[in-house]
Amino acid sequence: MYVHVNAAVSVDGKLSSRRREQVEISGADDFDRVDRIRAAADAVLVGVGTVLADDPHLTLDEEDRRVQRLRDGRPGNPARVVADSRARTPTDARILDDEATTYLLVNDAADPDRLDALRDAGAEIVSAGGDGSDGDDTGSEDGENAHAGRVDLRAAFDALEREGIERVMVEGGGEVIFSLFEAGLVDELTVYVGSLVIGGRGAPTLADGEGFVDDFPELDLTDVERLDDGVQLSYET
Ligand SMILES: NC(=O)C1=CN([C@@H]2O[C@H](COP(=O)(O)OP(=O)(O)OC[C@H]3O[C@@H](n4cnc5c(N)ncnc54)[C@H](O)[C@@H]3O)[C@@H](O)[C@H]2O)C=CC1
Ligand SMILES: Nc1nc(O)c(N)c(N[C@@H]2O[C@H](COP(=O)(O)O)[C@@H](O)[C@H]2O)n1
Repeated sequence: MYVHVNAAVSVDGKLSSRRREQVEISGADDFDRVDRIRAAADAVLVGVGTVLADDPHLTLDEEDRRVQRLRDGRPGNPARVVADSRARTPTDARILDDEATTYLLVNDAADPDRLDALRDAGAEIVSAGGDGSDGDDTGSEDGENAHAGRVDLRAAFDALEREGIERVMVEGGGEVIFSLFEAGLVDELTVYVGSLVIGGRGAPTLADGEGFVDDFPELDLTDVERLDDGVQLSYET
């Protein structure tokens, strides 16, 4: 699986405010760039925290790009994928409409009734590891139990590859992005740095999780570009 992580952050590295509501960090040029990356991907992945906070749609904005994908024999929109251990995606979430296939990556102990309701709402369920908890409240200072119940992203990617998904774009949020770096699954990172300060120790950052204390993932800076009122940074791992 080729994994391209993309996000927009404030100059202090925040993905949104402490209220976890969507903040307009970038502008039209960046959203067009995001649309191009989506168009090149087989699937767009987010964590359930992003679904609950933003209710994103994750489809292509530009009709021309959808038409080109169809001409190439691909689905008009990339598939949508949510890392959602406990199946918390609301059944009326925008990602469950019929504009693209939507996979929910759940852990083995997600409530079967909840899974049936989500299947009825249009989701494809992929069971991918975990022990029944979500891992949200189990992290300790040294990381003990910090992964409890989290979707095993490597196993999930293997399952998605069996569905023909070979290139995934990850749009966030900070918990999922950290897990991907921790698992060594990131191939490419693009970050738009907007010219604003959000602040707040509880506001989500590009990579949250437990954080690294050593063996920090190092990146190769491949490009720097001025875009909208900010800067676009491109990295490879
Ligand atoms: N500025 C930007 O580009 C973006 C900003 N955001 C913002 O990020 C915030 C949401 O981010 P987060 O709260 O960090 O949530 P998240 O979107 O990273 O989802 C985290 C949740 O995913 C589930 N999960 C399942 N398996 C997991 C695994 N292996 N690793 C990590 N999580 C796993 C857990 O329930 C966990 O609580 C919102 O405020 C949203 O607005 C989100 C996407 C893009
Ligand atoms: N690239 C970018 N710039 C910003 O300023 C943002 N606030 C975000 N947020 C993410 O964009 C996605 C919106 O998806 P839809 O337009 O609903 O398809 C979602 O993942 C936001 O968290 N991104």
